[in-house]
Amino acid sequence: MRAPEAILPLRAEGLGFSADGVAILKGIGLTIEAGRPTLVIGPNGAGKSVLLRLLHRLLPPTTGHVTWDGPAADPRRHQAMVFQRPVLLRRSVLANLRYPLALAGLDRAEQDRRAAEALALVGLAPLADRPARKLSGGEQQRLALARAAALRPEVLFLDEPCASLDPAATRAVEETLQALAARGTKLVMATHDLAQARRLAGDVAFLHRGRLLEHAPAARFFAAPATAEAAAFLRGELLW
Ligand SMILES: Nc1ncnc2c1ncn2[C@@H]1O[C@H](COP(=O)(O)OP(=O)(O)OP(=O)(O)O)[C@@H](O)[C@H]1O
Repeated sequence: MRAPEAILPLRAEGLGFSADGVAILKGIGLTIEAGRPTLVIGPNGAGKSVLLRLLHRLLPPTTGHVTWDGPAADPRRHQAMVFQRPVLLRRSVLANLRYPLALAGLDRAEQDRRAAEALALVGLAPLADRPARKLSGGEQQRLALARAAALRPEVLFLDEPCASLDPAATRAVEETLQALAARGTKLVMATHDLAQARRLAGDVAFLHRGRLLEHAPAARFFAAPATAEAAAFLRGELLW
């Protein structure tokens, strides 16, 4: 059942971003629907990170806008974002989890309940009292995911969350992502890893030189890309 404050679908219309007179993203029209993960792929510098930041309202667009469905006053309260390198407080794992929950106005009992649930989700319960910055890279990223998940966002943006991780740590993060998607969290994730995109995607948004060249169901995109650029990218040829 749709929650009363649900925000999906998100719609980007004519979305563009320029910096120092240089157009980085141009004329993006994209609808993000509830359901399986949306993977944003494309060569280095295509604009994937900028697109996620615009969708999450960390950056103001130069042109166009992002709208959401339903009566929510501020969609950011229903969204969270995980970055390539997690930014953790110089405190314990548990304190890192409690902090945003306290900021969100939850009482201590609810903070503890959600923190315990999130630790179990990512398999970090035994490390709850460790200093967060002493964790391994993979553990830190799982903590960042747990911290975002504890807020129970309807939409979770992820910007290359596995880019610095080895295969085992990547698999642990992907398992958490699958669990979050299965419980109804909408994932919108940028990756340069095509194998990862194939494993996770319900639909694919393909960016090239600041333009959205394709947005299609994953099966169709990978089997029969509609543009020469996407076909070249899938063959491993298109570097820019
Ligand atoms: N705030 C900014 N000011 C100026 N240029 C920017 C800004 N943000 C991004 N850029 C530039 O815009 C382009 C797209 O950057 P972005 O990080 O979105 O690409 P990407 O597709 O995520 O690339 P990668 O796969 O390498 O992470 C790059 O050339 C980048 O240097």
